[in-house]
Amino acid sequence: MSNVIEMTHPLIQHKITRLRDKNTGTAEFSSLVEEIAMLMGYEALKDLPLEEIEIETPIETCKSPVIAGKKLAIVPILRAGLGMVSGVQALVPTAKIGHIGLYRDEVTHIPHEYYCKLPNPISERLIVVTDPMLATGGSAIAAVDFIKQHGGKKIKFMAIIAAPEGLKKLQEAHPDIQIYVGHIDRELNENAYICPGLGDAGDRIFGTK
Ligand SMILES: O=P(O)(O)OC[C@H]1O[C@H](OP(=O)(O)OP(=O)(O)O)[C@H](O)[C@@H]1O
Ligand SMILES: O=c1cc[nH]c(=O)[nH]1
Ligand SMILES: [Mg+2]
Repeated sequence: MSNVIEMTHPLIQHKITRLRDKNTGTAEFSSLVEEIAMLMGYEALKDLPLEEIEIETPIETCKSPVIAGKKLAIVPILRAGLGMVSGVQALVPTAKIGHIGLYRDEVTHIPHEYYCKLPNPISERLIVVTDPMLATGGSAIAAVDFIKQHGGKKIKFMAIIAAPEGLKKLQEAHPDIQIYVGHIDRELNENAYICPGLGDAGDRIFGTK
C-alpha cells in the first residue's frame, strides 16, 4: 500500500483513542478532530515545493525558502470533513476552501451529491480532501471523481479512520492519489459502519444525535 500513509505519531494515536470513547462529548470531539487534522496535515504537507526568495533580516540580506506555486486547496466532504478544515488551514492560512456535499444513503450506503463548489481554476493546485471517515470508500471515490472532472490533478486524501475495504477500493479507483490515514481499523459491519470506529463522525462533531 505504497500510496497509503498511516500515522504513527503517539499524539495522533492518543487523540484517536479519545475520539473513539463514546463518553467524549461534542466540544472535545470537535477539538480533537481539528487537532488531529493539524497533526496529519503537518505530515501530509511535508513534500510541499519550496522556492528561495531574497529578504532583508535586521542584520543583512539573505535568500530563504517559501512555499512555491499556486495556493493549496482544502476540500472537505460535507458534513464531517468540515471539522478537519480549521486544523489544516492553521498550517496554510492562505489555502482556498472548496466544498463537496455528499451523504450516504442509510440503506444502500451509496453517496448522493448535494453540493459542489471548488476554487477555479483548480488544475495547478495541490488539493487536500478531508473526511474523518473512509468506510466503503464510496464518498471518497465520488469526491475525487468530481475534483478530477473539474480538472484537479494533484490530490491528497486525509481520513482519520479508514476501513480496509474502503481503502482498497479508493486505491483501485484512484491509484494516483496519496491517502493519509490516522488509523486503519478492522472491518465494516453489516450497516457499513467502521469497527471499532468512533460511530457517526458528522453527528458527533455537530452534536446532532
Ligand atoms: O466511505 P463511505 O461508505 O462513503 O462512508 C463515509 C462517509 O460517511 C460519512 O458521511 P455521512 O454520509 O454520514 O454524512 P455526514 O458527514 O453529513 O454525516 C463520512 O463522513 C463519510 O463522508
Ligand atoms: O463508521 C462510520 C461509517 C461512515 N460514516 C461514519 O461517520 N462512521
Ligand atoms: Mg454522518
